Amino acid sequence: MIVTLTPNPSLDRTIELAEPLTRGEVQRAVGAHHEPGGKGVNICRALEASDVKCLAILPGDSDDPVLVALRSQKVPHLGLPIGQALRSNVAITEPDGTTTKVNEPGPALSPRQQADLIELVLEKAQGASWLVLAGSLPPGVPVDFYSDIISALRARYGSAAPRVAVDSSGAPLAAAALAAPDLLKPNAEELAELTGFADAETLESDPELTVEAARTLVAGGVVAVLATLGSRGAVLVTAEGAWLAQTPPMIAVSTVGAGDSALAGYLLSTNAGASPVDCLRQAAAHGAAAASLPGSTVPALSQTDPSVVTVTALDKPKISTHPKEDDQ
Ligand SMILES: O=P(O)(O)OC[C@@]1(O)O[C@H](CO)[C@@H](O)[C@@H]1O
Repeated sequence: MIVTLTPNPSLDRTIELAEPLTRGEVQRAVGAHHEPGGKGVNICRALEASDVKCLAILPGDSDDPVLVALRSQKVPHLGLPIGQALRSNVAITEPDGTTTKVNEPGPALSPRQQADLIELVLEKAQGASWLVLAGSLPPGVPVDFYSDIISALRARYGSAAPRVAVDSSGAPLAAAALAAPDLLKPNAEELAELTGFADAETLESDPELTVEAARTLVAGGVVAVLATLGSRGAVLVTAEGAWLAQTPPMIAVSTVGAGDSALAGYLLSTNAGASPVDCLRQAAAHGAAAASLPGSTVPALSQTDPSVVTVTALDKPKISTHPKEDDQ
């Protein structure tokens, strides 16, 4: 079982344009999608689509559109009633694959609601293989929310605590990185902000530099860093090595949730006992499959093709082109 916490879930609205977005103009959409969203919600949707047991924990009343949609999609979830509507985030996709996203701040959570959410997570995480702490924090929630959960989890369950993955941004990500999580999943922008190594564009185009940046996090106690680099693929850095995964060029349909799907691919592979290289390969395959689908649609394992992913060891010679080859 994998448990995810999404403190700031959303109803994701994706609007498809058949022409480039023009600021200040009225444009007609050719398509629209609504999905229950927020990073941990997407990860659970992707895991469940592949028959991997997951529980999505989130704030939200049972009649909120996000929870209604989760129920109708049969995604196992637990909502903590907050008496307020969840946010709605908008993505606009263009024919060349460009996605523009506007996210609301979300409803504030009171200290009581925060404490209840933490208790729910600690309770449900018992016996889980992974706890994923995902997304931004809503107003009123302190930046050390995630790092406090990691400490509380380890204090409560000791060596039996689930492994913890963090997929966030800004100050909450920086605080969580100091709590020695088992996995961090930044994109280039988040890694750039977290490490101050270079700007996002430079990191995306220079995997070696991405590795150097991620290594500073591993040196600080993070067990593994899975950095997603958009169309440039993904990089995995652990104390044992660093690898780059690349997928064949494609025009994305919508990149919303592609990073979440990549993380789901990585997690389901670790659950199946795969090697780090194969976990990375599956992460890249999941990310690419998600980008080929509209809105924040998540792929099932059967919709991904890890055989087309090229994995290269960045600190050793090239090790494998196809999953069947030995990639140790
Ligand atoms: O505002 P946050 O919490 O950082 O991100 C929220 C969000 O953009 O992340 C998901 C895609 O990763 C979407 O489902 C959702 O709208």
